[in-house]
Amino acid sequence: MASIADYYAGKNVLITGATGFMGKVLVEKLLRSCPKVRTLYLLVRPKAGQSMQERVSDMMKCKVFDRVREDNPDFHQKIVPISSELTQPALAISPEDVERLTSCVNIIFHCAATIRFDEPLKHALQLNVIGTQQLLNLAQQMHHLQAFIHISTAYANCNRRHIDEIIYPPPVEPKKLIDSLEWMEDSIVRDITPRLIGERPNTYTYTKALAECVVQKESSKLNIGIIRPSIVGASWQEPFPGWIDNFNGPSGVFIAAGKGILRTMRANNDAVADLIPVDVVINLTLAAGWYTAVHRLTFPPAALVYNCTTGGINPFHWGEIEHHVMSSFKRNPLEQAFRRPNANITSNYLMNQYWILVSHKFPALIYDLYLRLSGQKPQMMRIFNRLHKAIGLLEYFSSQDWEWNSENMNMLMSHLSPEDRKTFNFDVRQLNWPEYIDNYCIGTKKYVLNEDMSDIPVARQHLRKLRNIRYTFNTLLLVFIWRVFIARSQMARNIWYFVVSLCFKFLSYFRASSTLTN
Ligand SMILES: CCCCCCCCCCCCCCCCCC(=O)SCCNC(=O)CCNC(=O)[C@H](O)C(C)(C)COP(=O)(O)OP(=O)(O)OC[C@H]1O[C@@H](n2cnc3c(N)ncnc32)[C@H](O)[C@@H]1OP(=O)(O)O
Ligand SMILES: NC(=O)C1=CN([C@@H]2O[C@H](COP(=O)(O)OP(=O)(O)OC[C@H]3O[C@@H](n4cnc5c(N)ncnc54)[C@H](OP(=O)(O)O)[C@@H]3O)[C@@H](O)[C@H]2O)C=CC1
Repeated sequence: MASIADYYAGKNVLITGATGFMGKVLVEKLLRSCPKVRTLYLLVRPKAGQSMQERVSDMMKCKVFDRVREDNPDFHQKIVPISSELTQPALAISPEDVERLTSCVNIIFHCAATIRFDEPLKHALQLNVIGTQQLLNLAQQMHHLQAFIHISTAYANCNRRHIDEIIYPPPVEPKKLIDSLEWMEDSIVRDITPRLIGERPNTYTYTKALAECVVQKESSKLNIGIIRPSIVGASWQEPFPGWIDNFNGPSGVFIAAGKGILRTMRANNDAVADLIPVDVVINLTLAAGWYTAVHRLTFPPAALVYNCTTGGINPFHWGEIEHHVMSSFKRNPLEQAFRRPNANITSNYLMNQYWILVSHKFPALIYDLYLRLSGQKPQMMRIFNRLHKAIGLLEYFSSQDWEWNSENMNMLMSHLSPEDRKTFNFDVRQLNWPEYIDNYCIGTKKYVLNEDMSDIPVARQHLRKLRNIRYTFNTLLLVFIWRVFIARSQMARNIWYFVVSLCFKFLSYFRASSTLTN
């Protein structure tokens, strides 16, 4: 049987979401580990005043392509951008491009989605569900299509505690929902959204569940694989350890904690932190593409679902994450930290609110006062408000446990040759969590914040300065509070004299006993 790289040789691949976090790693891995792949067609939209060609050229300059660039400086010749807006009718692809794609594409990887947790339902539905349906319609016109791989999320069914590798009945028939929302005003949709999404925490997980259902409906006509990654984090090994380019999910939390801004967050210390490195997800995705195309053996045909998670295989917990993140940022501090990194997680709501007040709001107020007095614009309170909004949306995922069955991941691994298992490694049993988290934190510093590693001694010096400021501040505060008490209360004075006399007694006792022993 052909190896994975042999299978992709000479194939034309269509990718949506290639400019995103996972899309870039997918494009890079295909070019590097399947160098004989013929063409990668990337569906890209123009954005922020840039044409799609400009966006793709910029993307190819990205550091993540350094290794591919070394191996093959002309790798861009294999990339063909196609202008497409997934929320538009027929994906806004020109008739010439449709002709081209339908005549030659062999595999589709559908990564594009809105992953925002606060996306209005109509827009999330438009992109995640209707966009997927339109792509499936296009796929059906393709004469040589061998596999359609849809990237979903392990949290599509987060209303359940145990999640099997099956597609669960949708919360509502997608077509009915699309038809009814079409005529509704945005304000009405906003009002009924909580009722519609029910036990799910946001429109993202809700629309991803509906998208799976839309995909399943086409499984009698297409070879379909569905990948459900859990919380996708920085890369483990490839193209280099710790690569990450965004603030999504835990990355933003790690950075905020490393900068000393985030001090408290609601999370369960003992709950499994189901992080999965991005290169593991991409290796599994490429292997699933190969398997879906080569082994279409199920009858009746059904989409094969792969829960791509770590919790059941190599569990690690939020409490351990907290410990390793803090330790990593103390060894390799971020530049210009606001305070020394010292974040704690708690599952207690009241305790969290107390720490928010004491460790977030109070220092922010003092700092903003300082900025105001020195003629600058106050900004810390604004930053904290945004941070609270972001972590408020994430807490649902860090406060509870899920159990995913990942038999199909094991089954797929058993079908790989020893060579493919190395090249497309998704065996998370080998993942060393402390080392991974250390690289992850360094990755946020190098690739998200673009900080120089050679500046670490200066950053450490800055942390020492912050520690000294804290000691001085705490001492002054203590003295001040005590002075106020002593001045006002006879009882405080009595306690004070008692403690001081006790100290003297101890001192004189130790001095006497040390004189005797000498
Ligand atoms: C140390 C101990 C810690 C231990 C405990 C750690 C616990 C971590 C828990 C993580 C759980 C993650 C669960 C994810 C599960 C689902 C996975 C998926 O399927 S799907 C994948 C998961 N999907 C997601 O994760 C999407 C979640 N994100 C969102 O939905 C939105 O970004 C938003 C609503 C949070 C903010 O909206 P909005 O106010 O409109 O703001 P914009 O978006 O326009 O960004 C504004 C600025 O803020 C920046 N920034 C962004 N996020 C964060 C952050 N978290 N933080 C900080 N900063 C953040 C952003 O870069 C930007 O900077 P700039 O360009 O202005 O300089
Ligand atoms: N990141 C994570 O933790 C997880 C992600 N997933 C899934 O993985 C997939 C990829 O996620 P990730 O890479 O993190 O997401 P990103 O937000 O980084 O990337 C999303 C991609 O979708 C594209 N896109 C968005 N809207 C449109 C549109 N209207 N038309 C065309 N393209 C569009 C974006 O293009 P543009 O650059 O133009 O905005 C971008 O390329 C998603 O399906 C997500 O649900 C699943 C589990 C976890």
